[in-house]
Amino acid sequence: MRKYGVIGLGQVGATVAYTLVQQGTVDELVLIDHNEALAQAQKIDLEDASARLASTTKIILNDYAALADAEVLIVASGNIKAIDMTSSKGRFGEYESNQAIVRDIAPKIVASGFKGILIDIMNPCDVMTDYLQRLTGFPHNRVFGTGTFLDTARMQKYVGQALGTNGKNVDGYVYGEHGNSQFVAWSTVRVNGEPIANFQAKQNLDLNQLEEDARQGAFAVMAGKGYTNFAIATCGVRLAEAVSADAQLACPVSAFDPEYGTYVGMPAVIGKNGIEHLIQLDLTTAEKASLTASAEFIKKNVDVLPQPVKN
Ligand SMILES: NC(=O)c1ccc[n+]([C@@H]2O[C@H](COP(=O)([O-])OP(=O)(O)OC[C@H]3O[C@@H](n4cnc5c(N)ncnc54)[C@H](O)[C@@H]3O)[C@@H](O)[C@H]2O)c1
Repeated sequence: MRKYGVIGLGQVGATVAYTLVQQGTVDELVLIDHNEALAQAQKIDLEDASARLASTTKIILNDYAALADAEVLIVASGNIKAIDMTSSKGRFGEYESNQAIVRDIAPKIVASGFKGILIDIMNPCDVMTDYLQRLTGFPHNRVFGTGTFLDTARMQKYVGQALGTNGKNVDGYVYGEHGNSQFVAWSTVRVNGEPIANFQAKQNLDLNQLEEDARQGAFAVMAGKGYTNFAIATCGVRLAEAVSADAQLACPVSAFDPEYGTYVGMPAVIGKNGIEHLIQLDLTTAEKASLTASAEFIKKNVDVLPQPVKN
């Protein structure tokens, strides 16, 4: 029996839930949202699809206790309307609302007896992932965030478009914060196996512009619909499935790095234990400095939050 939970049933959580039900990924799905009417509506809508689907998913609503034997919990709560696209605060528009959400949900998750892997999507992603780990007290490997998994997908798309190839043929990683201080570690990027530097010389690639396109990718979507959902839900589900399948999938996520004492976007291997291990690549001096600066920015914003009381 495969069972996941999703907290937050707005645009992102609903799309995660729909994907899981539509694919038949899980037998049971625990859906939680403090907006009772919305939660009920999402459940009914998903159940209405049931007769047309090959698989059947049992939906359990607003019952934290049901998380006790869930394999994966995806946190997609938040308040997307708090992000003002014209403000330089970016995803930190949700900093106040979402730290309060962490303080609300973390004790409930712990009390449920949840023993699985917690994947945070909620923004600002690295800060909230770190805060969720601190307030749940779960081991670092059992808590991680989607981090730069989506930003890396955007980078792959833009580089692929610039070079007339499928983004799937682009390897490499966006590191750092899922936010303004992220950067593309170009030393890691290869296209059809060739280092990006080879194409840069031949085809006059503007790497700064490609990096900025990836960084601003969310806002290109939000400008039209006020939220993003398909790509991030795809990322969240892919990571959850990597846990279930013990896939040992190498991908960039927001993982705890003891060197920085916080969560930050970097490549890691995902398996049944969540973060199996970090992938330490030989970054250039400039890339290493950018990662340090990004991690320090994240840690500073977690350290000032109310911390768990030590017994
Ligand atoms: N990491 C990424 O790459 C990425 C991408 C897209 C969105 N996001 C983030 O995901 C989050 C969700 O986005 P959205 O567009 O679905 O937002 P939304 O505002 O549409 O939905 C958030 C949902 O969370 C629920 N909620 C709020 N507080 C709660 C609580 N204490 N307990 C249970 N439920 C609670 C709300 O009722 C709402 O239904 C946001 O923080 C958003 O910024 C992250």
